[in-house]
Amino acid sequence: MVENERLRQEMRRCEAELQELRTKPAGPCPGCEHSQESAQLRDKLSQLQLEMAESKGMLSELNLEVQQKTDRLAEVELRLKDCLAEKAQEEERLSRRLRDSHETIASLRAQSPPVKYVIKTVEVESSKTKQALSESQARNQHLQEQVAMQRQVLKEMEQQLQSSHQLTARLRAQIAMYESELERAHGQMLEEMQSLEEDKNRAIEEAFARAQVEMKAVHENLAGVRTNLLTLQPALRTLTNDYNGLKRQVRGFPLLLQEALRSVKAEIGQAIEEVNSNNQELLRKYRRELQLRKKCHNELVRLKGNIRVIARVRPVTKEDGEGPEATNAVTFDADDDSIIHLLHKGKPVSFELDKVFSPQASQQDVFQEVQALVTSCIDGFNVCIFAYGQTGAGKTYTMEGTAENPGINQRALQLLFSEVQEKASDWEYTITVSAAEIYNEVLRDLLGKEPQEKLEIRLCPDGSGQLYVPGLTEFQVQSVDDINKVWRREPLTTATLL
Ligand SMILES: Nc1ncnc2c1ncn2[C@@H]1O[C@H](COP(=O)(O)OP(=O)(O)OP(=O)(O)O)[C@@H](O)[C@H]1O
Repeated sequence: MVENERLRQEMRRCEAELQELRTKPAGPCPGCEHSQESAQLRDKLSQLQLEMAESKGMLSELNLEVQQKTDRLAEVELRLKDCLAEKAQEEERLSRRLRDSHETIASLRAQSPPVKYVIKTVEVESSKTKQALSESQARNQHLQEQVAMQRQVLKEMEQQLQSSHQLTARLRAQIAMYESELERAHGQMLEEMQSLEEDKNRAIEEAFARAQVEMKAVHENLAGVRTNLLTLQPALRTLTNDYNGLKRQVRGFPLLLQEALRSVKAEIGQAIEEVNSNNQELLRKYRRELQLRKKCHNELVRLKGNIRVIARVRPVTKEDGEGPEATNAVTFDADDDSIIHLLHKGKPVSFELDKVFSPQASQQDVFQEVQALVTSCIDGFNVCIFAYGQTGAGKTYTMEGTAENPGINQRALQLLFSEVQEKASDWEYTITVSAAEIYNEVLRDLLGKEPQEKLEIRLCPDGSGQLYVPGLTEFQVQSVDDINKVWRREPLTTATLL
């Protein structure tokens, strides 16, 4: 118990030391290279504390166990003492009784000769004496029985004493075992305490050494920081001056901004004016260009005529017959491509036209001759190209052509859409398609739902002098493909029926 108390005191002292170490300012400066090491040490310390707490728990458990065992031992000792006292009393009592019995026997033995004598005498003397003798014999018998009984009791007492001795020996062995167990537990506890003490001391030493190293590093860092502070002070002064200067500038910034905004506004206004004047200039140039183009068109019309007649002679076919009569029916002037010679009823007749194409002329050659008119159409002039001739003369071939070799219509449309595409960024064009037939003085809508319905040609009410056909079906188209669909009466995806 004394040892336990001593250990407890030792433990309390260690805890106090630990607390003191914990409160010591050993924390590293932030960012110091030893901070990690210190954290590890702290972790280890807390681990050791945990272990110590566990050991303390174990120690208190052991203490409790020892206490319990000591109590039990004291109890057993008490019981043993009681047993011994009881046994001593019993022994005392038995020995007293034995002594009494011996004394009684001795006194009885001492008394027997006179009794015998008396008996002998009484035998002789009287029946009264005989009776006294038999009584004495009975008493003697009784006393002998008592002696035997006492002997039996004594034997039992001796057996009890022996068993008490055995119990005592057993209890002593148990006490010895408890004592050895106690001693072993005590030794174990001492060993654990020793190892804990060693661990604690080691941890404290290590922590102390680390703390010293960290303190040293902190001192060094502090010295470095002080030096830096000294060098930074002039820079700080410069920065403060700069900051003050900037503050002054910022205070004046709204005025500067207003001024800048005013000048920028003026510049923008000027730029807008310049752009406006440029626009005016461009508009003026455009109008001049338009005039020029009109003039060119007029010149074209003047030079080539408002109405131009072009002849195209197709190659000779089987239907035309064979031989020189067929091949020489039409001849050309090698020097003038506007002259054509014909044989009419065997007589040569010559005609002068705007242009004559021989059978060798390609579709492209023919289109080239009229393509300027397509451009005029985009510029806003009304243009009409139509083919005239007898059956089989080649009107369809020239105007429509074939899929592989298209004629004027397809090529004109291609050109029209490509020109419109080119000008799409500056101009917005709307192209519509309509088709009408005049046959025997009757006007019919070829794309309408009622092709047999008769239509009329009227003057535009806007006074422009233009003609129009009320109710004529019109399709808005975006491409040549759309126009071809209109011809084939296929539904349009992007075009609109007007
Ligand atoms: N320049 C040409 N080169 C080759 N073949 C041609 C040429 N012109 C016409 N033909 C051919 O002559 C034939 C008759 O031409 P096409 O059908 O164009 O005549 P058309 O004037 O339209 O006749 P219709 O008035 O009866 O419709 C066609 O087979 C066509 O291919």
